[in-house]
Amino acid sequence: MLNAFSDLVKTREGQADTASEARDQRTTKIETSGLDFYYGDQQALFDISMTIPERAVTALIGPSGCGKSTFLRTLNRMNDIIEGTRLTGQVLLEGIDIYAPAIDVVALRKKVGMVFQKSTPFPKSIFDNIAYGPRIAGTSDRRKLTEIVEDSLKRAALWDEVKDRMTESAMALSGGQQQRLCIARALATNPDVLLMDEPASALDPASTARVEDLIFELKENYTIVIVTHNMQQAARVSDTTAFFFQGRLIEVGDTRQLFTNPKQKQTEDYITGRFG
Ligand SMILES: Nc1ncnc2c1ncn2[C@@H]1O[C@H](COP(=O)(O)OP(=O)(O)OP(=O)(O)O)[C@@H](O)[C@H]1O
Repeated sequence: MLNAFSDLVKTREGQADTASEARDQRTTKIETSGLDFYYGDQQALFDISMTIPERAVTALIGPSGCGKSTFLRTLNRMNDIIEGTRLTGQVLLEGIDIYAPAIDVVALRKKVGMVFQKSTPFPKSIFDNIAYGPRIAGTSDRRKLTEIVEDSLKRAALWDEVKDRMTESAMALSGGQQQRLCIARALATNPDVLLMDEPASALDPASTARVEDLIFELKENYTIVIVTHNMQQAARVSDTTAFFFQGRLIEVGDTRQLFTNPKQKQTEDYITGRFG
């Protein structure tokens, strides 16, 4: 139905088939049930129940204001820092309720890292940007930090470009490199889950392609949830897609199926460009 999806099928047919076989055996990493979310009196999410599979990419799509980012932020309690917000229902990470009183929110956000739309390097050296999280977590040994920095930059496919520039300011990197730096920074605290809020929307096509390739590689080791406005991107990188509309989850399922044979009329209208 969507051209981009046939592109995906062309370029990544083998991988997509392998991925879908693997997905059948995948375990659930995150499960939300009956999730309602409010900004003051305004309800932004209504009764969201869905599962997010481990070591796969789940894309959240839908028109502006439908609640994608709000939902994403419920997954590592990032909304807690917005005053006047309230949540009911449950978010289970590996079966544990992340909103239970006993939860250590700092530890949770280490396990469930986040990358934002606009890359946000600190005005520090490349090395210090990546070492920041591990240092806060108590690692001070220089050799250990060097190892973590190198490993994170390699995982984020940035090492070769910056290995001789570690003391230079991160602000001197290109936009695409800065975004991969932010991904490396998120990886440095050794998360299991990566939440990405439109990670490529500010990038040129070449940098977008690099970030998409990176997401594809990272899912081997990480559970990834990505918000994107770009349906072609959702079709290219994700295994599962969830379509949100006006704060409700309309449909969630296998990406290929959702884009080629949606079950709901609203999903079909959205992916065929009839609204949004
Ligand atoms: N900090 C906030 N305070 C009050 N209302 C908010 C806040 N953030 C979001 N909202 C409201 O919650 C609803 C969902 O917004 P959200 O940003 O989650 O949607 P979205 O689908 O991610 O949108 P977009 O694609 O435009 O980023 C909107 O009505 C929005 O106005």
